[in-house]
This record gives sequence, structure tokens and C-alpha cells, in this order.
Amino acid sequence: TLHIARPEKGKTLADFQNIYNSIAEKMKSESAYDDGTGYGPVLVRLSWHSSATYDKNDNSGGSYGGTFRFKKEASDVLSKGLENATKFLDPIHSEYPWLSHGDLYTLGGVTALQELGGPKTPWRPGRVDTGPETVPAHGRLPIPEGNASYVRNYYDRFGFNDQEVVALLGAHILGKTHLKNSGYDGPWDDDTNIFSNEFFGNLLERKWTLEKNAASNMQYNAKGGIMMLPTDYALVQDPKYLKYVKKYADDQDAFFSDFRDIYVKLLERGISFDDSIEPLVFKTLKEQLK
Ligand code: HEM
Ligand SMILES: CCOC(=O)c1cnc2ccccc2c1N
Repeated sequence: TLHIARPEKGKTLADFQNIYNSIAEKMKSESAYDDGTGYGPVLVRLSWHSSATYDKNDNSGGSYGGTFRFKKEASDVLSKGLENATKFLDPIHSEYPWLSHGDLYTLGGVTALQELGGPKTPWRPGRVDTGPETVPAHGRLPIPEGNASYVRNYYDRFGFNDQEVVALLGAHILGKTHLKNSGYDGPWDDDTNIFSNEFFGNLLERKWTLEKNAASNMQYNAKGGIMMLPTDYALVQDPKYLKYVKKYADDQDAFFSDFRDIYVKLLERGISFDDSIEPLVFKTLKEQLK
């Protein structure tokens, strides 16, 4: 499958900054969502799920076709909860109907990441919506019960190495699990809407107990209501992953720049961008205050 980027005609940085600002303002005005977590984390998760169907073996799936807009894809049980993110973005799509869904879902994640204090993340437009026949079959999303070899094998489908996998999973500093969505519970810690390298410090410094949760799923719990999925905890069970967990726990800047790089790589996986398509770097709302 060939995915050639074709940027929306005549649109400039200013046009896309307007969309960034619409999303960021809406995040601010709807900050009470999910007990005050806000929409940032679920928007980042949507950008990941819309890219997570990629398969390097035939270059199928990924963010290009915006196929998450189809119920066939969005109904995957492992995507439960993301209807909150697509509903949040529907009015943005109505306001900017010229923006493809692939560009909308990825720009939503980049906007959220930057507004939650994450790294400045270059973004390129040009994803083109494809039809329902291009929706990949369910079964391409990861399951939370996996161990380290499951995680390594899963990301091999993207061509990501151990360092990239550990950096990418650092996104789990954001947001929560919800029993009604995934059958996992917590964290009950309040600042899950600030991007940092703390996920790694949690893994290394806390005393973790493997427990059955209210949905009878096994998860790792620590004092203070923080938790880890089995796939999170795998990063300290595997010596090759553990090396990078320590690196990022000790070095915030290294985490921020490595996360930025692998997040961009994820959102653009499988897409051919012409060199004439300049990566755009958006200003945060705070940076635009007069
Ligand atoms: C081994 C791979 C992964 C697994 C098994 C996994 C699994 C999960 C699960 C079970 C949840 C809870 C959903 C809910 O109950 O609402 C979740 C939430 C989340 N995931 Fe992941 N995830 C993975 C990788 C990623 C990646 C690569 C990113 C982003 C780059 C990401 C971003 C998020 C975010 C931001 C949330 C919080 C969403 C919210 O607060 O509503 N995840 N993930
Ligand atoms: C307060 C620090 O939160 C964490 O260490 C943490 C760990 N795993 C997660 C897995 C899925 C979603 C959110 C997660 C999360 N917020």
C-alpha cells in the first residue's frame, strides 16, 4: 500500500495554528471532563490508536486514511473510551471540513501533548481519507496483559527498537484506565494531565504489588493509588528495556526529545512526505498570549 502525503491546497502554518487553537481552547473550556483530567490524555490516546494499525509487512494501516472515523474500526473493544475523543473532535471537523480525518486525529494528539507541557512536536499535513474497504481487521491493537516479549514482538510490526518502545510507552504518564473501558483501574493520582518523565520514576521507585482488580484483571498497584498495566511493568522486568527506563528516569530532557522523535515516527509511519512539505511547529496557547 502506498500512502503519498498530499497537503490540503493552499493551507499555511497560520491555518493549522487556527485549528490547534480551536482544539486547545476547547480543551480549556471542557477541563472538567473525566473528573478533571480533561481531554488531553484521551486525545493523545486517539492519535496513537489511529496510528496503531500499521503493519510494516505490507505498509497497511496507520494514520494516513483516517479510518478510525468508521465504526468498523472504532468499535474495536480495545478502543473503548475513544468515542469521547472522536465526539470532542467532531465540531472541529465541522469547523474545518477541508482537514482530512488522519490529519485531524494526529493534530489532536500533538495539540494535547503540547498543551499538557509535552515537547514541541513537528507535524506534517497531507494524510488523505481512504474508504471503508481500507479499514484493517481488528486484532492489530495491543493487549494490556502482555509480557516483555509480547511488547517487543508487537512493536516489531512497526520496526521500532527497544529504546523507541520504552520512550513511546512513557505516554502512560498521562490519563487513566477506566474499569468500564478496559477493565483496569486507576491511577487515582490527580496530576495525570501533566506530561513528564515520572512514569519511569514510578516504575523504578515504587513498591509494586500484583493484584486482581474489581474486573478480575491482574494489575500492579503501589501506595498512593498509582498503578501499572502488565505491559507497563514489563519494561522493568526485561533487562534490555530496563536500561532505557533508568535513562529516562534520570534524564527528563533525553525523554522529552526521544519521545518527540518516536511519537512523530508513529504518527507518520507508512506515509511518504515530499521534502517540500515543511514540518510545522505550533505555538502553545500560553506562548500566544499578548
Ligand atoms: C503496549 C502498548 C499499549 C497498551 C497495551 C496500552 C493500553 C492502554 C489501556 C488499557 C488504557 C486504559 C484505557 C481506558 O481504560 O480508558 C490506556 C490508556 C492510555 N494510553 Fe495506552 N497502551 C499502549 C500504548 C500506548 C501508546 C504508545 C500511547 C501514546 C503514545 C498510549 C497512550 C495512552 C493514553 C494517553 C491513555 C490515557 C487515556 C485516558 O486517560 O482516557 N498508550 N492504554
Ligand atoms: C500517576 C502516574 O500514572 C502512571 O504511572 C500510569 C501508568 N500506567 C498507565 C496506563 C494506562 C493509562 C494511564 C497510566 C498511568 N497514568
